[in-house]
Amino acid sequence: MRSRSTPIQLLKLTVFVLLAITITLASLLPSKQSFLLFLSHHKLLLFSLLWCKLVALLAYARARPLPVYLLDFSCHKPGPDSRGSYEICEYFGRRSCKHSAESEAFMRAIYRKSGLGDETYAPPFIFQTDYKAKFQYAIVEAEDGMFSCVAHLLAKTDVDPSRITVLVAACSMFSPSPSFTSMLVQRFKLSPSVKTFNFSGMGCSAGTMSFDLAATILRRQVGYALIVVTESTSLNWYFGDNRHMLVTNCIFRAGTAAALVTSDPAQRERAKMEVVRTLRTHHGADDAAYNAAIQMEDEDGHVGVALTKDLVRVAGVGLRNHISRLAPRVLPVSELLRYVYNVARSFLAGDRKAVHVPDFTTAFEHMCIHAGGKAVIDAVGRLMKFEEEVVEPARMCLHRFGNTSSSLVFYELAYFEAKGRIKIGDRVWMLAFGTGFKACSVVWRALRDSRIDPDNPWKDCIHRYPVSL
Ligand SMILES: CC(C)(COP(=O)(O)OP(=O)(O)OC[C@H]1O[C@@H](n2cnc3c(N)ncnc32)[C@H](O)[C@@H]1OP(=O)(O)O)[C@@H](O)C(=O)NCCC(=O)NCCSC(=O)CC(=O)O
Repeated sequence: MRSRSTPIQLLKLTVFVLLAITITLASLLPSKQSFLLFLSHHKLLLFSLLWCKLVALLAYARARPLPVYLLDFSCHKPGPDSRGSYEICEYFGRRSCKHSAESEAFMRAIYRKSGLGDETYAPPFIFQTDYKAKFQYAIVEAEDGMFSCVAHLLAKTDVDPSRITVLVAACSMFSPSPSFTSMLVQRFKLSPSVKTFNFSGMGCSAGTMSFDLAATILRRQVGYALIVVTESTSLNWYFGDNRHMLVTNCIFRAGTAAALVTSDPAQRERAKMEVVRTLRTHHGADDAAYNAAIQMEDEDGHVGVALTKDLVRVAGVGLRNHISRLAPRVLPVSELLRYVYNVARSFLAGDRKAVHVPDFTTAFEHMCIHAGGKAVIDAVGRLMKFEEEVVEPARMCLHRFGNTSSSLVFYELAYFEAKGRIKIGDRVWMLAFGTGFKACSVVWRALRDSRIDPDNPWKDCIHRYPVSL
């Protein structure tokens, strides 16, 4: 902050001094001519002030935040032999003999109501015969996803790995040593000067948060940031009978995405979108929010991620708080005025309970809403008063890929691209929630019309979507 605020303060100071001197002299001296005469007699003062202003202007121009672009992204699509259909998951549950008959019935019921289709992807250990979630399977799951989508991304952007200055890797539930960033540096032979950041335990908002971090760094210096977002379902499959943890087994699935963002102005022509703004809010000070989704041991010592029934309410409260901060920064003035007018009218009519929500479709043409579960999508749609078509991509993503955690918003962006819906100038809102409880937004502006890339994960099924649920 310091490097940016100093030139701005200097600039303000010189402008203020110049203005003050001009006003004082103009009021003291009898005429315009005598004012000009005075200036011509005090050239040194005039030039030194103008010089200060010029220096401050130059320093400000240098410190001004750089635009940050999304050059491209890639989503991993596992092979057909990784398909995690209901039948496969149920068969796996039975073979493992780790769940009671009631738990099996519960999982069946949840699965049927979950909004997941039959084509999501399961982690590799599900297809083994020893029924054990081993470390090596978690590594295979991570490597498969990360290496394949980074390779696709580098190939399609034609960016040499040596140009990458920042690497952010995010995986909430698995944090091996050496870290994911080290695995990526090793595999793609990244430069020794690359700055690496490894997010773990940050939940499903880690993907959007990675953009926030990368953009914060790139706004200050020209560079390239590689963002890799994955989740480890292998070591987090729950083998017990706690219902809150069984829900996790039913909705989380394998998925990974990678994105390349840059502040290199030469890449603007090729870039897909530009970052308009990012916003992170953390609601963990509240006990209910903190405990809504939490990794823990059950009474028999089995570790799992418990999703409480309170999570949907917590997400609603968090979202309300989040949008109250986002709204003034993104909504058009007309919508803000309309919102203030409606609130004031209800207040004056004595209706204190009326809930007004600004119309965010006036700020964004497309929304990638974290599809954390059917009930989460329902809650966001209800709270934001969205038409069904606004939440359609989230529902379709949940149906096709399941909850892949923080990479979900990328799969959703790929859905928009596959449908060719994004046009140049359109604004896209990525909104994700994560354990903690956190909410994170990234607002983009499209720099070109979208098209379906050869590695788009929807490529061979988009004609079937949207499906009716
Ligand atoms: C689980 C659901 C698909 C169930 O669908 P429905 O709501 O239509 O079904 P329902 O209400 O009839 O519930 C069916 C049965 O499941 C039980 N049930 C529902 N949710 C439960 C939960 N979290 N824990 C324990 N039991 C639960 C109900 O009591 C009921 O039991 P009975 O029949 O005995 O009465 C849905 O509620 C849902 O999508 N929930 C949100 C999932 C979630 O938390 N996603 C966020 C993931 S975290 C995330 O994305 C962020 C991150 O990780 O960082």
